[in-house]
Amino acid sequence: MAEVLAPASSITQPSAVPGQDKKYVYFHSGSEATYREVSDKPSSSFTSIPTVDLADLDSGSLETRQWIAREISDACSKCGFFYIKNHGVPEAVIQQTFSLLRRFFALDHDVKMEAHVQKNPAIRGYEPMLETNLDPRTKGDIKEAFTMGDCYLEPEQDYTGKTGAPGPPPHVTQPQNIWPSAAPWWREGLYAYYAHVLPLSLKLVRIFALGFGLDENAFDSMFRFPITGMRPLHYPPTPGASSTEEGDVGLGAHSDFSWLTLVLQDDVPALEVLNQDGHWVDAPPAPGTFVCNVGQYLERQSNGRYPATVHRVRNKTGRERYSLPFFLTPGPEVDLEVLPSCYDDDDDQANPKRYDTINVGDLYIRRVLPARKKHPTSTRYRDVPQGQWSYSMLLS
Ligand SMILES: O=C(O)CCC(=O)C(=O)O
Ligand SMILES: [Fe+2]
Repeated sequence: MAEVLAPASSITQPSAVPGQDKKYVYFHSGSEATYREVSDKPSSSFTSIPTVDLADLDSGSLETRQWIAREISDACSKCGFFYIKNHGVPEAVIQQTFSLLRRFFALDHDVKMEAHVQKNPAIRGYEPMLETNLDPRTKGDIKEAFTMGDCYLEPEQDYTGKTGAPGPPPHVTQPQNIWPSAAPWWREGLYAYYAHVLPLSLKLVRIFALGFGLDENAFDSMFRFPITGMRPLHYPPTPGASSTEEGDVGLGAHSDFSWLTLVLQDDVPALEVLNQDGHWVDAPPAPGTFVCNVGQYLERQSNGRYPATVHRVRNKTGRERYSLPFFLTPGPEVDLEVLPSCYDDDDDQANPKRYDTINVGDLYIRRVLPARKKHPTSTRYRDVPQGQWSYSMLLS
């Protein structure tokens, strides 16, 4: 999921490095603000985002599925981003979902605030305009959002059916999601979309396994009951977005704190992706597609072969923009290891292993709480050393 709200003072200033005449872009990745130099030469990195056709995703031919896997693997290595088309989510479902988003964000402020993110320990719910600030040089992210995700208790998600567990984990005392009572159609409508996007993302997990030269089901156990986040977004027009790098921003530059993200965007262009040379590349809407991108967990598992590419949203169009990212992350119980095929074990250290094995839930809590310093779950555990934090802090 998008993060992280480091204070402006934590940004490494360009003056701290040689070449002060150079241009830099700033972004958040991991839990720190950092920067990248902008090359003034024509870009040698990607300048557009490839599209992968999933029409044959369910083909009975392993070779055909491996072909798709190779295309995705190439796109992830080069860009960390790709579009998918012919993904199987019906157009009617997508149109209904955008109508739902417009209807929800048009509700009275008070109705939405009943489900404010501060009222839920798992940091789910409604976030009004300017509540996050991914780029601390700006006044805040000019967007409103609502987050829901995996939940052990909500019947729509069938935790026991999917996992075979006799019941939810004993320490779970309340649903991880929060919903506005005056709009029952919101929960219903979001779950109608969730029922399509979650299975699609799990099919992609299998294709990714193939892309690493593994059995198709090699990652299945990581995603038995994954951490998910679905985050409808509304970006009003921000005419000040075009003037300077530091102008208004819908969502400041960041890399995603997920394994894989699938974004449904409406027809208003605003998403921009940072290439290796520090140039912003547009990711405009393309009818019938999702934009997919690698998140920090997959970057780690692939030893950096697939980068969690930095991106941002600037709505310069004069129109309202709606989008719907879906974030997929392995289950919190999973220990995430770098894939052996992604590093060399020999002595020359040309491609060494860059990351230790880490528990998914441990990394999650260490990223999420510092990003939400004012949230009640963060303040509640303010005096507990980070080494003692656990994922279960989000659950009760
Ligand atoms: O709105 C979009 O197109 C992208 C949103 C995004 O990057 C995020 O929520 O992490
Ligand atoms: Fe993102």
